[in-house]
Amino acid sequence: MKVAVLGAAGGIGQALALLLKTQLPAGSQLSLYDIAPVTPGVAVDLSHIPTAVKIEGFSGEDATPALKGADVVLISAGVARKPGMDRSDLFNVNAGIVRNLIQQVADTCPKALIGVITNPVNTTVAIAAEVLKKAGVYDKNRLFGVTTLDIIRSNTFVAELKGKNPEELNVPVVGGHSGVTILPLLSQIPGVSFSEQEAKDLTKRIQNAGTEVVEAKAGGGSATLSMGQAAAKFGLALVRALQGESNVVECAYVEGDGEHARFFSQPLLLGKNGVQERKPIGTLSAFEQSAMTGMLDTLKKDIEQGVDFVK
Ligand SMILES: NC(=O)C1=CN([C@@H]2O[C@H](COP(=O)(O)OP(=O)(O)OC[C@H]3O[C@@H](n4cnc5c(N)ncnc54)[C@H](O)[C@@H]3O)[C@@H](O)[C@H]2O)C=CC1
Ligand SMILES: O=C([O-])CC(=O)C(=O)O
Repeated sequence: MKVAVLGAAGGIGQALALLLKTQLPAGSQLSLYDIAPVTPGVAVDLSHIPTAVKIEGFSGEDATPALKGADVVLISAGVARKPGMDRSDLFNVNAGIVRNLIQQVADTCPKALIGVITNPVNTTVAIAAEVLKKAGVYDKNRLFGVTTLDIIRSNTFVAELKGKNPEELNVPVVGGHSGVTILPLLSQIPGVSFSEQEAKDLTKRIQNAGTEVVEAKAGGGSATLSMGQAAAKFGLALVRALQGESNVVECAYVEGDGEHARFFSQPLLLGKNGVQERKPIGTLSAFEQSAMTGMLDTLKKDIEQGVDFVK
């Protein structure tokens, strides 16, 4: 099993690489790539950790050596937010970076499962899909926008509010990954209930959690360590599914049947070919239903922007 991390010298990339070096199954290969010249050194640093995971690092313009034979590709290359910016403000720089890297994935490891972390995820996943389509290798079951951070934040915040063990919670979060498009389904948590006000306030906190970190870091970037953890959780789930483990279910932003929007985050049963089954999002509360209706225009515009970029 080979996992490639693109953007591996960055805040997320280094945290993710550390977690993968210590948690990938024995015998796996971990391949790091970033334009930053430090990247081979990051790999040498991690290589001294005594696990049976072989690690290599590559830098420069060409990601091909890192991508050769990759089964899973996780992409966090790009710029991060500063206070006062929206995720959509990252489009100008990150759209081109994602287009370029996905083109290299299409050329080198077209069958890999791809997890896009780079923001704005609502749009960069649409860019990735269109680039893969143009290259004739698009499989909607193999391309994911990584929204796992929204789930782990929801688990943490719900546990804090309700005195639960966060590790026993698994809050489904559907929609997209920015502002109003992030919709935690708080009504579906077994054994936990919320007043209308609690549900409203908590939903808002989850939607603004990225901004909470951006402001706290005061110009020093956005979430990197919690995102490293989230990306590792998602990447390891892909690996487990590829290895034939059953009942691997994670939420992610994928192309579905278009019932709500062309791309939509929902619970997915993962298998050897990526998405094995798109699970229904279940019954929504009146509040969630109205939040869902309210988000769709924004989400569809975000997607359209990505499609237009590649046209
Ligand atoms: N999906 C999600 O939930 C989250 C997404 N993000 C996004 O992840 C991205 C990365 O964030 P950080 O790691 O904090 O940023 P960072 O600035 O620490 O790292 C980004 C890395 O990308 C590299 N890079 C830039 N252009 C590249 C290229 N063309 N090819 C290869 N590498 C390139 C840089 O050299 C740098 O090492 C941002 O777009 C951020 O908004 C951040 C948090 C959560
Ligand atoms: O908010 C940001 O810019 C980074 C991000 O996506 C998150 O933390 O959820």
